[in-house]
Formats: sequence, structure tokens, C-alpha cells
Amino acid sequence: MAILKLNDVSYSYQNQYQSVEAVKNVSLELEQGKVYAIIGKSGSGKSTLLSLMAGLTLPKSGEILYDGDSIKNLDMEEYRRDKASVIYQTFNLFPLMTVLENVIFPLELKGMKHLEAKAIAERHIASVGLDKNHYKRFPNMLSGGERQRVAIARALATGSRLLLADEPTGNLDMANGDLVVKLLIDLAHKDKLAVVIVTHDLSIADKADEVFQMNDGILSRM
Ligand SMILES: Nc1ncnc2c1ncn2[C@@H]1O[C@H](COP(=O)(O)OP(=O)(O)OP(=O)(O)O)[C@@H](O)[C@H]1O
Repeated sequence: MAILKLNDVSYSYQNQYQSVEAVKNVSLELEQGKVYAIIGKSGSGKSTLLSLMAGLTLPKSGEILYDGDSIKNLDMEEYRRDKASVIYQTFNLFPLMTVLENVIFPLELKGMKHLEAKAIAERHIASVGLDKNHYKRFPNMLSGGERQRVAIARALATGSRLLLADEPTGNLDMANGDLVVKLLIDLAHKDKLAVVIVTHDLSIADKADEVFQMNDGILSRM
């Protein structure tokens, strides 16, 4: 069964002067174990589509089902924290927390005891290829690739099976970008996550299992 299903989803940004139809009647099914790339030119609606999937924005029409349930019926805070994790081009780590604290924080937020949270965080930090030397560093003491790997560890630690990446390699050089893409592909293929990557980079799209293009709010399969 699809982990996420979008049925005829539309979204428009509105103010008193105008309405911008950013996502138009998109239907899509995502399965665990696969990498999906969404490409398209600037302003075509890719980020808006990703925020709909992440539950950060609610559709104006249509519905989004997670494991068969409309996300409207779920606790949205829990959905955003535990079900659909987003990673960003700018990493969005907490600058005043160490690597370990960044990964522990969302676990403690949901009521997990410190020692258990620490053990889970350490496991996920190791799984993205970082070691104990990194635990006590602040984000500004890491390379861009390392920061993105911490962001991925934090996303994974919550147990989320849906990883939504918005231009995850946009701030990385080619070598670090390749490492992050390889990690995302491994997470889909080996750990059976559903991974969505919004990207301008066609070489990432080449490595995805399925590629979609956004064009003026309309999604089509390539
Ligand atoms: N907060 C907002 N208010 C009004 N319009 C917006 C807002 N955010 C985005 N838009 C518009 O919605 C459309 C889709 O934007 P979106 O950011 O989803 O595109 P994108 O494909 O992700 O672009 P990029 O590749 O540049 O990040 C664009 O026309 C944009 O101008």
C-alpha cells in the first residue's frame, strides 16, 4: 500500500489582490523503498507540493492520505514530527545545540527519556557516517555535507518512513552532494523509506526510481 497518496490536490496562495495557483489537481502515490525526484523550473510549485506532503500546508481541495488515513484526521503536530520529515537546502539545524543535542531534541520533545533518546540519536548519527568526534560540535563546526547528514539523522531518529528533501544538495559541493544523495538512495532501498527529492539537478533525477516534472503547478511523470 502507498505510504502517501495525493488525490486531486490543489493549493493556491491568496491575498486580497490576487491568487496564485501553485499546485493544480495533483494525484500521486508514494511507496516505501523508492526514491522520487521532482524537477521543474523555479516557481513551478515544487516546494509548495513538498510542504503539502509534509503537512506544513493544507490543500485547498483534494485530499492527502497517509497509510490510508486522511491527514486531516491525524494529529498534525505528530504527523509533522514523526511521520513526514523534511530536510532543507539550508539544513535548519539548531545553531546553539551540539550535533547530539540536535538529534536528541525532537525525541525528548515527544516525551522520550534522555538516555533512550541519546541511544537512538547515537545510532542514527552513526548510520549517516558520523562518529563520536562529531557529537559535541556545534553546526558551525561542521562541513555542509556533515550538517546535512546530521539533519538526515535527526529526521530518521523520529522513526519517520517518509523523507522529504527540498534541494538537499543545493548548498553542497559535488563530492558532498554525491554522498548525501547516495545516503538518501540507501535509506530508500535498504531501510525502505519513501524518499522524495525536489531538485534542479538532473543527475540526481537520473538516479531516482521515478521522476516527475512540475510545470506551472501541474505534475507529470517523465
Ligand atoms: N507565500 C507565498 N505567497 C504567494 N505566492 C507564493 C508564495 N510562495 C510561493 N508562491 C508562488 O507559488 C508558485 C510556486 O512556488 P514554489 O515555491 O512552490 O515553486 P518552486 O518550484 O519550489 O520554486 P523554486 O525552484 O524557485 O524554489 C510561484 O508562482 C510562487 O511565486
